[in-house]
Amino acid sequence: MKEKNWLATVLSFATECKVKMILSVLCAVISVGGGMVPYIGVYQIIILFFHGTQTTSSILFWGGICIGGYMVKIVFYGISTTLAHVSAYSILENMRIKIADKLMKAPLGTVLNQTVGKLKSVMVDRVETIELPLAHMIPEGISNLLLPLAVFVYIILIDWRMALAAMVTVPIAVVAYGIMMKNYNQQYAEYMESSNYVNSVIVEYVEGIEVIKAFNQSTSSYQKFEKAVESFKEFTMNWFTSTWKLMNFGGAVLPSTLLGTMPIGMILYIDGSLTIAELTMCMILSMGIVAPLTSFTVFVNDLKSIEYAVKDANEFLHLEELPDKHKQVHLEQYHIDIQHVSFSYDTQHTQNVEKMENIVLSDISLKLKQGTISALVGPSGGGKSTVARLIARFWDVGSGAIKIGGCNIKDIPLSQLADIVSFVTQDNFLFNCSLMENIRLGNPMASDEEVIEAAKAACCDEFITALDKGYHTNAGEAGGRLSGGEKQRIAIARAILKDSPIVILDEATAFTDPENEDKIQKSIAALTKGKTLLVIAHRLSTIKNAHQIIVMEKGHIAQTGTHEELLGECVTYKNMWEAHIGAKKWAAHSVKGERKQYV
Ligand SMILES: Nc1ncnc2c1ncn2[C@@H]1O[C@H](COP(=O)(O)OP(=O)(O)OP(=O)(O)O)[C@@H](O)[C@H]1O
Repeated sequence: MKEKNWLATVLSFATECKVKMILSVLCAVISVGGGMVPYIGVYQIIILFFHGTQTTSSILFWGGICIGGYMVKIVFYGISTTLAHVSAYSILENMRIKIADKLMKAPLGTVLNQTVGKLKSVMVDRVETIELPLAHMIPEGISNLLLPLAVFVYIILIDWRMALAAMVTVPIAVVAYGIMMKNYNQQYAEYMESSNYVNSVIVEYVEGIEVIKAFNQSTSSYQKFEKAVESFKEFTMNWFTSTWKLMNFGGAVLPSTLLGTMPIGMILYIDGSLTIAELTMCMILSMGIVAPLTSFTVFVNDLKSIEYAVKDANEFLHLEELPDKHKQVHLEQYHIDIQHVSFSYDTQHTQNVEKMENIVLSDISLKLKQGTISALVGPSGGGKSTVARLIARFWDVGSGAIKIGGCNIKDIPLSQLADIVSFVTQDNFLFNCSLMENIRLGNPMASDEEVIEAAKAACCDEFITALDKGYHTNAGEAGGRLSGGEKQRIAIARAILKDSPIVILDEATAFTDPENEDKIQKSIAALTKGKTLLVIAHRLSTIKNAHQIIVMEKGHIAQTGTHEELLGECVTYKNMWEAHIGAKKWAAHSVKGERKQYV
């Protein structure tokens, strides 16, 4: 899809506030008109004085006109600014909502591949940079452009030669600004690159502070941070010093319109073609003509910052959405059929296996019967998590199909699929609300009693009630005090409450330590009773009794069978089992007591 230019993108978010924007422009124009009135009034007063016909009433009259005009200027400028701000914030709001909406509709995997720092930077900071210029461009931009134009026309009406004389400094300033702006686009691009780099280093430094401290890397990490900040400062200083002479020269010369109007005006006056009133007025007007243009140059920078912010936002605005269906599917069975699935993260749109690059899954076929337990095991990087993610449709399969109850998951609406499948991983995110609400996320309609029931089943009740505010403890406050295993059990309680017919546990027992393993096993048993369960586990003892164990290696299924069958037939599994038992015996020296398996 061809990307829209930045202005079209911004305007596409302005549909709701179009009328306000038009009114803002109109008010800005009226304000400029009002701003012209004092000039006319002053001119009339000058004429009165030079003709010797001034009277108190005529001066008061024109003085009143000047004040009236000025009031119109101020009032309409205020209205224009207010409308422009309202419009700018509405554009910002629409943009953020659209990005959030895209993140919901894009393949989850694509979203998870983005760093939090980048998402935050685009949705909060970059989008915010649009507001200021957008809100000020209409009222100030129009005033700064139209007012000098109107004044220029007014001088032409008095004497066109004086109008040209007022412009004498413009070509000089244009040359100075032209030289200054010669490499502007390239410099701005480098500035943005440098700014993005320093941002990413700062985010990395803050996000990774735990690892930095744990590995005593504070000195080297701080140096990297310091270097990035330093080089950004150097870049901006160099850019500034390379332009400030020309910028100041242009800024000084441009408003010095008297350089032209004074000598030319004198000649014309001596010549008799200009009256003293006209000469005085032209000089006053010419002084006000160029200053607004100077401030207009600031908008060049602002326009660039909008262009870059929109460019960054576009990256998310154009994320490809997962095709979704809206008609609910009636499913009677919840068995899973994986049929000849091949997949590559790098070439997700290719259905032709031969054209796929870096294939992660190659022609995988599997049947997970309803109400049974299947376990995926195998060496790291073999593709186990990828299979699980494809069932939950984090991504779409490359070739082949995944069916639930005989229906291709592409034909099941994403929201229905999310209801059918519970996906529990080791990343157990807790939202910044009470633990009660965190568990209720599994089923927003659940009563407090049902939430507590689920928490009890997941063996959470004991540690939650021990907290000062119990279930009403904020997860943010509690987060620091909860162990990995406790957070895991909260995630399991959520899934219990959700009560979906298919449960996928991806390394969900990774945080299990000998002391709470028993509790986690119990909570998982409660979660998975009678469900179609797929478990990915490195701890083979926990999946020993699964109905089928699938050994995956390098994107292929090496062997499928029960624990006993695989021990006899599959070398990889046998080796893994022996390694696991060895590790377990070693661990058993430190922890006594029997451990249960959840299958
Ligand atoms: N988001 C991703 N983008 C690109 N490649 C990925 C992504 N996630 C995984 N991979 C790659 O896909 C391959 C399979 O990864 P996957 O996580 O499915 O393996 P796994 O068997 O679950 O490994 P582990 O047991 O270590 O979790 C690996 O080579 C991995 O580098």
